[in-house]
Amino acid sequence: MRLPSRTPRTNTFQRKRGGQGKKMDTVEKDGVIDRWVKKHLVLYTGATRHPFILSIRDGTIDFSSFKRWLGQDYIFVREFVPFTASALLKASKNSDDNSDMEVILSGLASLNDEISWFKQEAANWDVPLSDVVVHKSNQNYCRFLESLMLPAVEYSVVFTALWAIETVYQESFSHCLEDGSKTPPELLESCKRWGSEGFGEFCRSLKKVANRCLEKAPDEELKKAEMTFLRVLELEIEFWDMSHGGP
Ligand SMILES: Cc1ncc(CO)c(N)n1
Repeated sequence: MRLPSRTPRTNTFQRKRGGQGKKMDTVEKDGVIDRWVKKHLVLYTGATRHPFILSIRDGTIDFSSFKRWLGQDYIFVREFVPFTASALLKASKNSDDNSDMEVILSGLASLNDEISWFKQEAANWDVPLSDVVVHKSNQNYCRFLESLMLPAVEYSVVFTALWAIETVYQESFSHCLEDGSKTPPELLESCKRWGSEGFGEFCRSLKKVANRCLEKAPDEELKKAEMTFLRVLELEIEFWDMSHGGP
């Protein structure tokens, strides 16, 4: 999703740790999401610091991997649109906060730009989007998105997935823009799409909504949302593996 200006990533998780233990009133209480990120940090780091991303950041990436990612991600994003629309539908029915709808709507608007961007970028890299063969990992991920679109899937679960899906990209691509990274100039535009501060802000809005819903969720729903978070991380890792040319 498009957003201007690149700013080094600030990670709330790190920020909080640094400030802990002093004045109690300045210590933010972790929300459910932060607690899960800490609890599942190995898997989370696996998704946000994958070798594919590290190879962009250190400049060693093979452009054929990037092109594979580009073609596959275009397919994924086309499936992500109806998924986001299903979240919008649930927000309009279930949400007790009107601003949820606006958060999702801004996500949908960016997806509109994103699809045009993919088409342009694919043309620049000579990746024919009309005959991309959908890879197994991508199929699995798209099927998972479909399962989350069912009306019975709770709003908190959907929002947890939405937050996780966007945040993995934000954390990954912002890492390629930090000082000291050697990202090839040809890939900077792609990294800025998800790695920019503006997209980071969007992810923080998603996180706030997810936390608010999860605070009120009954135990069983909370368990489902946590499993969904973990499944997203696994699917993201498999998506990077596929792009990187792995299993
Ligand atoms: C696989 C994947 N995960 C997350 C995003 C973020 O939109 C994306 N474009 N593709």
